Amino acid sequence: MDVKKGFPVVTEIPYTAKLGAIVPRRKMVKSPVPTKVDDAIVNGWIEAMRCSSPPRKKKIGHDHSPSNDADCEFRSWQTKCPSALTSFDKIMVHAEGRKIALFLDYDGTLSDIVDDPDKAVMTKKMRVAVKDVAKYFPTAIVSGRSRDKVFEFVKLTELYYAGSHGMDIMVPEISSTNKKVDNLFQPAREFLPMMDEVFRSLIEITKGIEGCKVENNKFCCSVHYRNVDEKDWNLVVQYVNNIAKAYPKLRVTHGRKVLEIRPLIDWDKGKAVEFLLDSLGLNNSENVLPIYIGDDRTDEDAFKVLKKRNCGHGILVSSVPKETEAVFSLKDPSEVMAFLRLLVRYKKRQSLNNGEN
Ligand SMILES: O=P(O)(O)OC[C@H]1O[C@H](O[C@H]2O[C@H](CO)[C@@H](O)[C@H](O)[C@H]2O)[C@H](O)[C@@H](O)[C@@H]1O
Repeated sequence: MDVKKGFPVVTEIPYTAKLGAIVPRRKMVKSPVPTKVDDAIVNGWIEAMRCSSPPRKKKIGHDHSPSNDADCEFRSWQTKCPSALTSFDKIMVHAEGRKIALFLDYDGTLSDIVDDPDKAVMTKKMRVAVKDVAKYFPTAIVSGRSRDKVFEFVKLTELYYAGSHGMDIMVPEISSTNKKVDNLFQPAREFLPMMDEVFRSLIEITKGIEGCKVENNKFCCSVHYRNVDEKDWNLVVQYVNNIAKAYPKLRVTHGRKVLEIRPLIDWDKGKAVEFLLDSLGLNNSENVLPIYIGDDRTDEDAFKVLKKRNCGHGILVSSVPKETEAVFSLKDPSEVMAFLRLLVRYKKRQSLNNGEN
């Protein structure tokens, strides 16, 4: 084991090495040996992984074909979680006399889910839609990606950004000398060296698994298994579990074909939304209506917060029925764009009616 700048780095890990023996760890930390609890964790995770990011719908067949059955199921689910497009007027009734604050997740919400996370670009049309909506409503991006990376995709300076699942928030402020200053909020700042260490270990440990990709999201390491053969998923899970065991101050969460290791702190996208509402002076539920749009499990924390505060609406982006705390749904990013455009049209009409320019 190499020790650079005080952090252990795993140099050679044979792919066939015994799982319990290959955990990269700080010196003096005992090597975790797989236990029955590990087996249960691994099996539970693999089950969850099979359900994550369900396969695209098959579009063949007549009555009772898989596509029709899936459509029926979806329509029935929509009675519980109606489309935000068809419910738009209802949503606007709630917005009457209140300022809308918009929170947008990135992957799967503003960009389509693609095989290569580095290629999840946003279309120009979507960028225009987000830019337009941000002219009328305070708009924040709340993403699992690092703040820098999500900004590289979105490229709009007029928005607020919360990266690493809300653990890296930038709120621009106007200083007493009338200058715009960037205010950073990073509740897991002290974890940075540890996250860096974990990232390097994950890269090393997974390099023999074809298709596995480890992404450094600053306060979160994402291990993508979208392109990993299902027969190798248990390896991904065991490696990630072993690392998590060696770092009790970190925890593992699941996303769409991704396992993520992040600090075990009481902070998530929901807390980030509350923080942004407070920081932007938008915490009065009497006159503010927050709307959060997201597609992933991590977005559920934000939906829960809005539900608990009994203010605002969670909108789940999904083309299949899912358990959710959201109250409305949109099928995919193209419907998200349509919703953003409706918001702009609504605001323009309202301004016209009020005789504003
Ligand atoms: O909170 P988000 O903005 O939705 O970020 C969540 C994760 O999104 C990205 O991964 C997901 O999208 C990829 C591109 O479409 C896809 O290949 C991957 O399977 C999905 O999990 C991103 O790469 C992760 O770092 C984010 O945590």
